[in-house]
Amino acid sequence: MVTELVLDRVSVRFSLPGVTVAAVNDVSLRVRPGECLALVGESGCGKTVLAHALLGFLPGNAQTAGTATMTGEGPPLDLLAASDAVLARTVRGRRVGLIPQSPATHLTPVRTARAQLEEAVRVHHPAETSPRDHAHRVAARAGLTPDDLDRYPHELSGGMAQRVANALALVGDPWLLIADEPTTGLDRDLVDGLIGEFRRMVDEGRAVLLITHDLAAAQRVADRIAVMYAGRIVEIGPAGRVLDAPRHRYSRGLVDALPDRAFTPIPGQPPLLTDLPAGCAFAPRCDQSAPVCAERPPLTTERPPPAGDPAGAGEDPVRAADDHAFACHLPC
Ligand SMILES: Nc1ncnc2c1ncn2[C@@H]1O[C@H](COP(=O)(O)OP(=O)(O)OP(=O)(O)O)[C@@H](O)[C@H]1O
Ligand code: NI
Repeated sequence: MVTELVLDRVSVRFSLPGVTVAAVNDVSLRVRPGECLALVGESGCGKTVLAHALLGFLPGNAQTAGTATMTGEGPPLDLLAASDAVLARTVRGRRVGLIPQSPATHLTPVRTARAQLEEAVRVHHPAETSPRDHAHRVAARAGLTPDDLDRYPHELSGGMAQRVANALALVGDPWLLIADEPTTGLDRDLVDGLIGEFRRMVDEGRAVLLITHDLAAAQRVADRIAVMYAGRIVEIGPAGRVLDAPRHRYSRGLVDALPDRAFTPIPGQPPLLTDLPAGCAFAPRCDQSAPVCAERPPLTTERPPPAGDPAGAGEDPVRAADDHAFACHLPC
């Protein structure tokens, strides 16, 4: 069975005293082998929460809905329903690796980078006769020298901690690498090196989910781009299509904000996730909004349904997301 991860109407809510935060809303998409999918959107739109949901890292006040089904080895596994024990034993670091956002806070403070990396080698490669050499090889791929590994987390700069986190995520050769803002604090050469790692993984038939608010970074490596706004995917499609001919007006705004394009930011602020409008959440910032935008636009594709498929991709959000799809009543 082909290895893939299918998110079908995934939502995440946080209960706080008196309010509910709707952080992720009805996200449907497929992560396919041999591709890098970039998830882009402004700060606070729900990218990290979605990544944490897939790895079972949500806090106790979170509730999820929908399914995130991983197929491949063994029977299909819904990552949202799996127990912590199953996720720890079979998923985290093995089938799904995470480069966490703000990596310094995820390193164990009392152990050197070397101790943490060599332990990860022992866990993921029990037959390895020289965990030390193996750790050096992975470290080199992330831009670290053997000397760097002798430091404790508090002795690492932000960029150095990022490299250690990147190395730790690469050790287990995960099928899917979720990289949450992995280039923070890295200079140009290291960004190039990391992008090379992502391409290598993808060329080997594995997958990368690159989370970034930086569309320019996505442009360099992504095969497909998903644009998130207020917890919802508002556009998804092949990178070239989304960048060169975006259909949603929020995607258009992100593209226009790129330094090599118009370099004009989108005016206004995203809505509060505790008080989302019933219709299009982008309408208050959209210069084309109309009365119809008070109704929620579904994620649809313009491509006609294949012959003999009366339901059509438009009826199935996962299949719509396989194509170039967008959620806008008045697309560009
Ligand atoms: N434990 C929690 N309880 C309540 N709300 C939370 C919790 N964790 C996250 N949120 C809220 O969920 C929303 C989405 O946060 P998230 O960290 O996923 O954003 P993001 O897209 O990753 O942003 P950034 O680009 O800044 O990393 C935010 O409004 C955040 O305040
Ligand atoms: Ni984040």
